[in-house]
Amino acid sequence: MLRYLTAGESHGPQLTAIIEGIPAGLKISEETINVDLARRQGGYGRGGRMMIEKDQVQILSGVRWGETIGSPVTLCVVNRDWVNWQEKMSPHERHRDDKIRVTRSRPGHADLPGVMKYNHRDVRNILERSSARETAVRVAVGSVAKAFLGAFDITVNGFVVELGGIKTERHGLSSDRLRELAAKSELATYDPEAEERMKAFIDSVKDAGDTAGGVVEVVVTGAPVGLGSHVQWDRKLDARLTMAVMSIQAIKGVEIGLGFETARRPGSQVHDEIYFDSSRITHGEATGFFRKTNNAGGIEGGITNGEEIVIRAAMKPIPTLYKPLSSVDMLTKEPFEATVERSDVCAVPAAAVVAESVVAIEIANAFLEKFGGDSLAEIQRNYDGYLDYLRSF
Ligand SMILES: Cc1cc2nc3c(=O)[nH]c(=O)nc-3n(C[C@H](O)[C@H](O)[C@H](O)COP(=O)(O)O)c2cc1C
Ligand SMILES: C=C(O[C@@H]1CC(C(=O)O)=C[C@@H](OP(=O)(O)O)[C@H]1O)C(=O)O
Repeated sequence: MLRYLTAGESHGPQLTAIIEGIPAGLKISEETINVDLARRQGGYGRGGRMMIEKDQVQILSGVRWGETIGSPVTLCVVNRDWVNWQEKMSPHERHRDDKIRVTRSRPGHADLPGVMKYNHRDVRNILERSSARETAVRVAVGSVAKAFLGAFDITVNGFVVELGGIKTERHGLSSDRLRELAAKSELATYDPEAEERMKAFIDSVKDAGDTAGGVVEVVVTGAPVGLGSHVQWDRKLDARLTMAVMSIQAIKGVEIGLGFETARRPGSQVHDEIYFDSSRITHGEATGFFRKTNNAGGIEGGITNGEEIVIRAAMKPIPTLYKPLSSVDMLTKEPFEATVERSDVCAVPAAAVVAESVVAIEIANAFLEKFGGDSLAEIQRNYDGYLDYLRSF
């Protein structure tokens, strides 16, 4: 089983993750993880903070000479901005300064429910942890998960599929092409021309002092039939994936395959009919069973069916905008207009990278549950045995 926790505040010294359950013998490097960190940061539409940060991971445990050794893997991403916040974010009581308390809650943030729940009189005690800065280290964890999945030829790629009313569709792109398109750091879509129009839309929203949301899509290729299970609610892979994606800051809707569209169509136009062709096995497929459509998005009954897994998520517009929104001061109860000095205008491209990461973590977890072992070699033996069995099914 794979499990992980993250810790760290947005303007604290660093973000940390401890991952448990990564088998021994997996090659990982800081350089590879840094490529994903840069993709998340480079997303078009991000604000001033990204000028300050240049995220670099440090591997602090669980890896020796480029390979995992089976013990927990600790990853850390330092906050460069920390130098400007050392006293404001200090753990020491001597630095307490009530004059710098934040008492104005921003609509659309965890600020007001957070202070009420935790009995705080300083919104900073909430906003520091609710910030999507935390996603930097989740992307680092996802990068390790992708390295693990890559050893079994499973790829996970995230894209922006809708922004400002501009939509892009996949139209049968190969997994190699998907990887190539997803690697773009500014904005990864299925269609470079749409990308330019999306960027122009982000620019126009910025000029208007407003913010934008959008839809991201994650595609998993190469996952075998049989990950997840129908037998218990918390073992259903669709449920686990949607929870992981919904946990990303500002994600407000998640769907798998046709998702909400299934509710609008008759059954004959939803369910993917089943076919069999034994020659597929001689051509290198794991099974002769196949579908001509993939409306289910690769999961039926909480179990992967061997088709590509497709998950989409809706991101709301960034809640902090230059155009002020009305709010009320927590202490004086006076109304005020929430203004901002620095914020992202649109973080949908970054969210595509984060979604890719959390999906990779869940797929890696389900894979380990089914084929689990303590070393990569042991898992490979288990997987090969399963593939042999599938071919004869
Ligand atoms: C990559 C990323 C960057 C974000 N940047 C900002 C930002 O600059 N300003 C902001 O107000 N919200 C930003 N958000 C969204 C907030 O973190 C989020 O809306 C807030 O924590 C409330 O959580 P909820 O929207 O999930 O309810 C960002 C989200 C993501 C995923
Ligand atoms: C720091 C990151 O994103 C931050 C997410 C965020 C929020 O409220 O979620 C608010 C902004 O932070 P700040 O107020 O410090 O400028 C973003 O920059 C990051 O993604 O690395």
